[in-house]
Amino acid sequence: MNKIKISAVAYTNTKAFIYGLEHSKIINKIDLSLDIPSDCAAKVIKGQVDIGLIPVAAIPLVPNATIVANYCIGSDGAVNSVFIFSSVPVNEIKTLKLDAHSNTSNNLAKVLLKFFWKVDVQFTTDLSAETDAIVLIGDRTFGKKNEYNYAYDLGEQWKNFTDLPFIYAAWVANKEISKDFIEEFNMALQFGLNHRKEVLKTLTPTENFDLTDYLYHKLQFDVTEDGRKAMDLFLSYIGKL
Ligand SMILES: C=C(O[C@@H]1C=C(C(=O)O)C=C[C@H]1O)C(=O)O
Repeated sequence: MNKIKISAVAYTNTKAFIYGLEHSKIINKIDLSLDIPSDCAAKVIKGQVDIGLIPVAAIPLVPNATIVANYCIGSDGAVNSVFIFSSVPVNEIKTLKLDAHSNTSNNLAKVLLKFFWKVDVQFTTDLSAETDAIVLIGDRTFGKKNEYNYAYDLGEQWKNFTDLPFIYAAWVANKEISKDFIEEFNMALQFGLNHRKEVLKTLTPTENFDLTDYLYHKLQFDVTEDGRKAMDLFLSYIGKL
């Protein structure tokens, strides 16, 4: 049988999912690669893999995109790993460097700056550019909040803006996947979430960052009705950028 190719995010936010896949029989039916989020998206878009945990901002670019799991990377308010770090207050930001790992959070920053904070900002992807602020996501943000004058948690700010939770990444397929596989896949992901205690034991403690709080409270893993509503709203704002 051909294995289903899967690309998942290589960050701590996905460790419980990986644990679940690796501790279930489904591991024998899949080819699993761990990538930065923007590469997960590129692999699903190009058809190099069948399923990916991809940034929701990239979903419109995936041919025949279907969300195949009831689980995601989301938050209801602060997420503690998606930030605008800035040297000036948000209303004074003139230039901002985007994060090359990200699709969703770069767009979330743009949406919030334009429609919530209503500031006109120039964006760059040039790594050597000196800017007032940067977008940074994932493990590279852990414990870094105090290193900047201002840290805006984008999950928290989205909630202030819309009163909705937010979904950063979802499991998306680019082709039809059998019902049986989807069922087994969901069970493996749920198994991982149920074993977050074990997952935490495998993680290296990070200074100034509460991994337990992150995996149990900040991250929300269920695709809820409000989460879907937020996803649609977010994609419609991207269309208006
Ligand atoms: C919460 C996070 O969600 C992520 C943010 C993504 C993005 O900005 O494109 C993509 C996948 C997720 O890993 C995070 O990485 O900190």
